[in-house]
Amino acid sequence: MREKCGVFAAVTENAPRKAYYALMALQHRGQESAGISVWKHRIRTVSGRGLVSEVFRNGEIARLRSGMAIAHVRYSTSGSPTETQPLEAACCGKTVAVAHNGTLTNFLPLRRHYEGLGARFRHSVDSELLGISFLRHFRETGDEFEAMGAVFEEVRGAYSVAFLFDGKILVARDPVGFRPLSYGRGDGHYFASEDSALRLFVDETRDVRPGEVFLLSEGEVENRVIARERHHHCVFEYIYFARPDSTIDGVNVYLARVRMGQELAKESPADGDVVVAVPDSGRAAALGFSQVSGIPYSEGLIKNRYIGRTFITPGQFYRELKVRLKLSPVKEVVEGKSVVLVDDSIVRGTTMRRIVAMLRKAGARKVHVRVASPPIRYPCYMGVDIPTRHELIAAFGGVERVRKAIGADSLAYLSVEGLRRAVGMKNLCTACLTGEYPEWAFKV
Ligand SMILES: O=P(O)(O)OC[C@H]1O[C@H](OP(=O)(O)OP(=O)(O)O)[C@H](O)[C@@H]1O
Ligand SMILES: NC(=O)CC[C@H](N)C(=O)O
Ligand code: SF4
Ligand SMILES: [Mg+2]
Repeated sequence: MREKCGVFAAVTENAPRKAYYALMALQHRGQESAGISVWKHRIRTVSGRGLVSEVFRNGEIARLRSGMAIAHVRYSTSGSPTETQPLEAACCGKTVAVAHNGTLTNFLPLRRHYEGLGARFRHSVDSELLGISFLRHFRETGDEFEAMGAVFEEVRGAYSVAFLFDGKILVARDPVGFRPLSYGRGDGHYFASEDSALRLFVDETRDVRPGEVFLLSEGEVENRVIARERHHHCVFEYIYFARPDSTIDGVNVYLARVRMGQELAKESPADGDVVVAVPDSGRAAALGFSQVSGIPYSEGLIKNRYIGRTFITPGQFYRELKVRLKLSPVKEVVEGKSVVLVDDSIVRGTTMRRIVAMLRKAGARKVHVRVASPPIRYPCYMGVDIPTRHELIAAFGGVERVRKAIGADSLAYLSVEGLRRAVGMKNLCTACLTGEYPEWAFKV
């Protein structure tokens, strides 16, 4: 599973520079490209492929002076991975810059519909449709809130989105609230996919409500909830995607992960001498498992944090080498021990299979694998790039088949009920685990 995009918007002094720092805090959500758009009598965008530090390294920020900016880090889920955001959409004599996190489920039929009406799409990315639909409805209604209401009616799927146009910024979260989006007010108005990025600038933050729209111009802000649906927050934000120091829809990510580990220890105890986490994302759950089971937690695996995303891995030999370079066991911690190995999730099983073998080689007597989320069996259509079903190790066959494939002495996953208890929220999307997709995302 790959990261999802990060979105930022602000109306404040030095908005582009703040956007740059916010993008750094959101870098974990997308590493393919980064971009910032500002308003200076017209839209001006600087964007490029690579990490934030690679895209903005030649003083571009100093040249982008403005009191308003929207920004994006991208992990593509639609269209070409070489495109960048914010992207510009044009329709009805106007242009809007769009920064979007999510995926639109009815993109293709709607694109055809708009092309039939004479709209010209310049990008391959679904996000452009949000801009075209908004501009079209804005021309009809002359009111930004009404126009966004029409977008909510028309465009299905997941979208936390920021628009920049005509010296204004509009920020909206889809009526179901799949993707996170936070708002903070201080010396200006700030929005970001995760509140951990906002806390660079403000102390108080809150979630943008599903179906809520903000309209900002210099000195003015107006917000309204204009659509209501049953909420379905993406449970994978809590399991794996978001930063542990983020709080999404009132639930802190780190604490939710600890509770996932605690629930897992209650449901599926293991006979072990030491609890070891798969770093980085498995740490909080391993701690929770240790707390409830009473088995001591130890750092038995060390992660090399300098392995970049551009690490090229042709052929099996180098792929194996990469895993060994990325993670290595602490022999003294695992030798002769029955190890309870905890990770947040198993997707293809590549990581787990190699780690189990690695621990055995380092002298572990037994390896009991405990996974702090249920098996991933179904694709996501709401913005998370889950491999095709035949690549998902748990998609077909039961837990025993997975245990054999990864070579563990025992294997257990957290139940869907245990996961819900751990997050402590009723309205969660769990479609990739259960195959039950939220209706709104597909209703046309
Ligand atoms: O079954 P697989 O296809 O191998 O993928 C699953 C692994 O990938 C993720 O971690 P990742 O390596 O992205 O690193 P992180 O935990 O440090 O974020 C996840 O936490 C699992 O460890
Ligand atoms: N990861 C995302 O949220 C992707 C946003 C958009 N669908 C794109 O492909 O650029
Ligand atoms: S299907 Fe899974 S990854 Fe996709 S939105 Fe739902 S919970 Fe998140
Ligand atoms: Mg991991």
